[in-house]
Amino acid sequence: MNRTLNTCRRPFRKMHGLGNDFIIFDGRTDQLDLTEAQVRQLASRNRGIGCDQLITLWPSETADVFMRIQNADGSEVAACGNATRCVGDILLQELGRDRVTIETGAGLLTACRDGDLIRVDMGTPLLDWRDIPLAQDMDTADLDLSVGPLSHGVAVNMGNPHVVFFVPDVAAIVLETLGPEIENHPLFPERVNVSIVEDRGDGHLRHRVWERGAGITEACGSAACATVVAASLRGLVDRKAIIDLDGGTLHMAWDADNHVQMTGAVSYVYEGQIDLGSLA
Ligand SMILES: N[C@@H](CCC[C@H](N)C(=O)O)C(=O)O
Repeated sequence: MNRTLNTCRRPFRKMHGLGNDFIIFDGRTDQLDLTEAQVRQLASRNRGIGCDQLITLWPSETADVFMRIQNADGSEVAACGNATRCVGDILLQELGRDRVTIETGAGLLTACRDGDLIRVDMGTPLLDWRDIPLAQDMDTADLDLSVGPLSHGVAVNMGNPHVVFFVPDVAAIVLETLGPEIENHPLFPERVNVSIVEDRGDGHLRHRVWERGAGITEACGSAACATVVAASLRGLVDRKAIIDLDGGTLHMAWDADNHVQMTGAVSYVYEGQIDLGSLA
């Protein structure tokens, strides 16, 4: 692999999955290892390019690519469902195959086409309190936690930690203040992504999300995975759901092999170049 200093012009793609937006760098040939400070600057919508997550593609020994995921606050995370669909689409085009594999910190994921949409096998949900992780032994299907109007949450780990609260009306919840309070609650030692979900019947769930390390986003794929699991455990859906997020719709299935399948759109925004040497 060529070793290239982070002081050169680097091409990037701007993409989004239902409005959850990404800067994607290809570091497969020319190594790229962005620091937290560099990510924060690039992700800033005032000082940089702007994104919810920054994705760097690296070579993988076990898959078609390794996908490194960094939140807008610079923190590194193991899972990002919407970015997995975007990277899946890049690889499906590039390799001309009908199935590609993507290694993440959460494990090996697969992506394929489903008509105009991309389907990703997001793997197995973890439900033990130690795996979320929670700070103490607790029933993850009915958390002993109340914050304002939110209570009886369901905790699910999809490679990253999620808590899902079912509410009568998502529009009545002030996620801007409750989201950060729950994200940083001592019950969640690694912080948590916060979903609020309204059951609209017929398998439709209206979903809004506060993402760990990024704040309110228009969609969060791994949160949609956690939501179909949580709604199934509550008996609201039968392991399938149509999840309506602020940015669009995801079709979810928690299959018989205990894997969560997520299907949805990806969008290319533009391609650009950035001089990484110009970053503070
Ligand atoms: N937008 C992502 C999730 C990104 C990571 C998350 N904020 C975390 O910190 O775990 C998705 O589509 O899943």
